[in-house]
Amino acid sequence: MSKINLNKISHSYNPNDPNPTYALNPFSMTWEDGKRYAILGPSGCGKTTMLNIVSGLVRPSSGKILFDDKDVTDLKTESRNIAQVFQFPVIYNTMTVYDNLAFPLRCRDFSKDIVEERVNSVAETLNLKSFLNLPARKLTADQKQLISLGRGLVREDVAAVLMDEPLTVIDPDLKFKLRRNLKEINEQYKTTLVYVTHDQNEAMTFADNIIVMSEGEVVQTGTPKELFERPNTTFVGYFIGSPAMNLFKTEALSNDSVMINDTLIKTTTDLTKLKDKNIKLGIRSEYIKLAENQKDNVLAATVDKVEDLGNYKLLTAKVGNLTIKSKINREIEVPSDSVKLHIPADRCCVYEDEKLI
Ligand SMILES: Nc1ncnc2c1ncn2[C@@H]1O[C@H](COP(=O)(O)OP(=O)(O)OP(=O)(O)O)[C@@H](O)[C@H]1O
Repeated sequence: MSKINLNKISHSYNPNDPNPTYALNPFSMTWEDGKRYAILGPSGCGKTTMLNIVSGLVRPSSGKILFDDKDVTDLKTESRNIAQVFQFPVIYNTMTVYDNLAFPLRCRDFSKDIVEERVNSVAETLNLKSFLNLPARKLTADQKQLISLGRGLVREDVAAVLMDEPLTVIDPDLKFKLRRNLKEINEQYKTTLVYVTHDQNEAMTFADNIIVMSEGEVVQTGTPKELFERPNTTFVGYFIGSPAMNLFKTEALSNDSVMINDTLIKTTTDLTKLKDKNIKLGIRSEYIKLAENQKDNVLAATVDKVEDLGNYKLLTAKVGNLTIKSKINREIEVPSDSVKLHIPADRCCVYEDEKLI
């Protein structure tokens, strides 16, 4: 396992064009040894390009990649000591499941005992034990993808396991279990896992650290908690969380307060240095509750609908022309016409020109 350092990396697929476009704008970051990372963002934002730069499938237009301080920028994939798992199975159909899993170890001359021990351990974790003696071609598409995953995870000595949307072909019920298994493997073997996905739920439940991307930019890197509580752009607030963060256009009225539909909402943000008029207040629906005896920061709203979503109720209400969503404890009775909603000052995020201040 290695620490991976991406130093001033950028990439264009048409660098010689008079007006080159950049799939990745310059960024630097370090992936610590033994952690779980997710690269998250919508289609076309540059996730695969970033992963392929680390694996060596793409050479960056600028910058350096260091594995444990060793410059690998010009090394081919085979020389980088990484394992890769792609969206669709890459396996040998004519070999048995056992031989498929053993292949990466045998190529590196591991002893028979180690091969047996690792293949059995990975097969156990991925529920493949009863198929070990079958030819791989006899397995279903999602079982074949498990073999691909197993081939990626079987070696303990790799710098990192790089996975590009590895669970796409897997049944939704099994996906949840596999993400948990991947976490166990990471905790047990301290393998650095890097997981590309466009699904925020996958990223939030899998990773210690998430790299959020948009249009070739790394827009925020942080723990799931940091991204949830303090999204540093309105894009992250909107992209992460379900429902998306409530975002309201507003204006500053004092050093720390903004106006939402004629109601003054106090925040804990210092608004004295605002330069732009484009200001938004962001608040997660998880933090908005029916007001009890609070007098300040209370919005009067008209109930639009209340949906029972199993472990909570989702209230959609109107504050003037604005739509506000609040997650309410399912035991609480929600009035059907009008409600008062409390907005906690310390949960408010204020954005100037779409950036957190
Ligand atoms: N080989 C290539 N040649 C030219 N342009 C490319 C190539 N590969 C990717 N691109 C472009 O680079 C940008 C980033 O693509 P990339 O595949 O890295 O994004 P992504 O976030 O992984 O998308 P997806 O989730 O759809 O796979 C896109 O505009 C894409 O069209």
